[in-house]
Amino acid sequence: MIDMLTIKDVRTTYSIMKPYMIAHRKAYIGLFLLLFVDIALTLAFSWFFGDLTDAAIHSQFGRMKWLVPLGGFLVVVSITSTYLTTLWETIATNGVKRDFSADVFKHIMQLPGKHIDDKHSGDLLAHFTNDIHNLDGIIGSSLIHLIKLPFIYVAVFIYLLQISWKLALVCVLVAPVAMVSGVIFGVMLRTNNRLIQDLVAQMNVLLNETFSGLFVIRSFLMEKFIFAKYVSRNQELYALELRNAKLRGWFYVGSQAAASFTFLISLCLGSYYVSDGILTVGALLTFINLVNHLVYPLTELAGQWAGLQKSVSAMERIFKILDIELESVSLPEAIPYKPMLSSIQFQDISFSYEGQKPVFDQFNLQIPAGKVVAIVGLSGAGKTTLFHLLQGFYLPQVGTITINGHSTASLTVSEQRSLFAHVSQETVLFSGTVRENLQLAKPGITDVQMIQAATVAGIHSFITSLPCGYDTEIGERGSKFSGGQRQRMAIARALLKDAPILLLDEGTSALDSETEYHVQKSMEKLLHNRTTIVIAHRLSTIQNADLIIVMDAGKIVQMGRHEEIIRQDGLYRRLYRLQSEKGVPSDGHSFDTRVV
Ligand SMILES: Nc1ncnc2c1ncn2[C@@H]1O[C@H](COP(=O)(O)OP(=O)(O)OP(=O)(O)O)[C@@H](O)[C@H]1O
Repeated sequence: MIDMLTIKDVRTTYSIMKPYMIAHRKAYIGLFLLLFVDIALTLAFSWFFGDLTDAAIHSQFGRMKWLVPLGGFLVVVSITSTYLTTLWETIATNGVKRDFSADVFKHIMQLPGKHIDDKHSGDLLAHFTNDIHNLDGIIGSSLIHLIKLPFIYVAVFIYLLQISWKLALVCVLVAPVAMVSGVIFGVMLRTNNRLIQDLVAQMNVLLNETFSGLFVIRSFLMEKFIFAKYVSRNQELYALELRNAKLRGWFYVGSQAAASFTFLISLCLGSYYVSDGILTVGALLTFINLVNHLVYPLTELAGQWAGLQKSVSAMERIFKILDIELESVSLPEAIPYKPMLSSIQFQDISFSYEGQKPVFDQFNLQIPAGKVVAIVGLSGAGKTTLFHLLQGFYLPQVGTITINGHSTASLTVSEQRSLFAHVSQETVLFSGTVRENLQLAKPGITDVQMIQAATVAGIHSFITSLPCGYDTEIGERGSKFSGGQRQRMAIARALLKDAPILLLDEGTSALDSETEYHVQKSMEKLLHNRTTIVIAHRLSTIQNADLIIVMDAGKIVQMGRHEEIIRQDGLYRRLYRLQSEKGVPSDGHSFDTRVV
């Protein structure tokens, strides 16, 4: 049962890897041909030893004269073959790995949002640091050996039959024992390897989380707990590796025993045949030289099979990802839009995250073109989810989102995402320079545009105060910047994207009141010719918005301008009063964003 499954898995694996291997067919064909050269060399060398010995014993100098250069020729062929095998194996294996890992990477970039939620970044990382390296077993040396071993077995057996059929048949008796033990150990090794791969992936998750959250760990004094967790996983890995080594150890002991037993039989029986004149000394030498090839292909076959199984189980983990349907056919790219005013409509939207209770049920909302619309509401009301749906990170189960009368379902991912510039709750910057981070907003951004956006976002003077200005490295995820500086970088990046719709999710929450005021003032003129949707917790910042939408548990409970809804006895007034009492500024620095 287990083996049937294995063969099916191997077949699936090869059907997926086939196009990659075909792309490197020249190297594979070369390796396949060299395989026969290798078999021929094995037989030729054994024959050479035997024949040279017999020629020496019988003082046949004439024969020795042409045997010696022939030996030299065999050595040259052997060296060339070894060199080419190494070279072509590297070309084939690394070529396939390069292409396959690029495709896996591309696939992950295009996974739909709901599948990204299930995957841990450490787990995804393990596919590249661990799983793909295990490919060797199915595309490299294991594959070549698996093909070679049956050929060499048959070739050697036929050759040995010709030397002494009795001796060859006696030696072949060991075959069933070697094969059965090989298969049993192969299955045991596969199970163990699966456990090792899963554990390595879990350890990657732990390491990833630890190193990205070192300060939180320190603040909560979690060092001992995390360390103990790591030590325990490490110990588990050690135990599994040890079990693996023992299995392999027993497996090699078995193969060694079978090989020594066969060697002894052929030596003892062969010596008897020599003394009886049935075999020459040279023929016995040739036989003894070759007899190991009757044992090792059988045990090795199982060993290579185990290597292949290790690769197959690593690939199974990757295939689970490759099986997921993608949200776009190719990698999305920015499409430049001419300045335009875009209206947005949510029509009868029902949406829930995978396996969660609905966030929206029959939700309707009309956002007029060119206005500043603010969304407020309690935590978990669904504000950020609206942004996710707008950008197509998640698709509604029911209903339509239309932008300027076009359903988003009719837009490509590139078209849809190019419509929006988004400043999210959590600012993500990438390692690299300030310039690189800003320029990734859109291809072809000039220095002048970059400085203009940074000035509007209130970060230009800080950037110029850095040691290398715009060429300063910002550290991993922008770790050398403060929260407010990171947010201003995100605002500058969004402005540089120059999209028709600006989405600000708590876009200025990390700024102090004064900076927030200046940033908002500078942004006012940029908001012309754009539709802006702001999610804000600080109600002071949205008093001048054209429309305020108040949401509660996925429903719109109030809608209108500040002056209108503050008069109503509702959630907005409650929130507003609460913030005023708490001392959150409710007047003064307001977001004057009306389009005039
Ligand atoms: N990726 C996700 N998977 C599952 N559930 C989610 C996911 N993101 C949000 N939710 C749930 O959906 C609901 C709406 O979340 P959302 O982030 O849209 O709220 P919000 O109004 O933006 O809240 P906040 O003001 O706290 O940011 C919440 O109950 C939340 O737990």
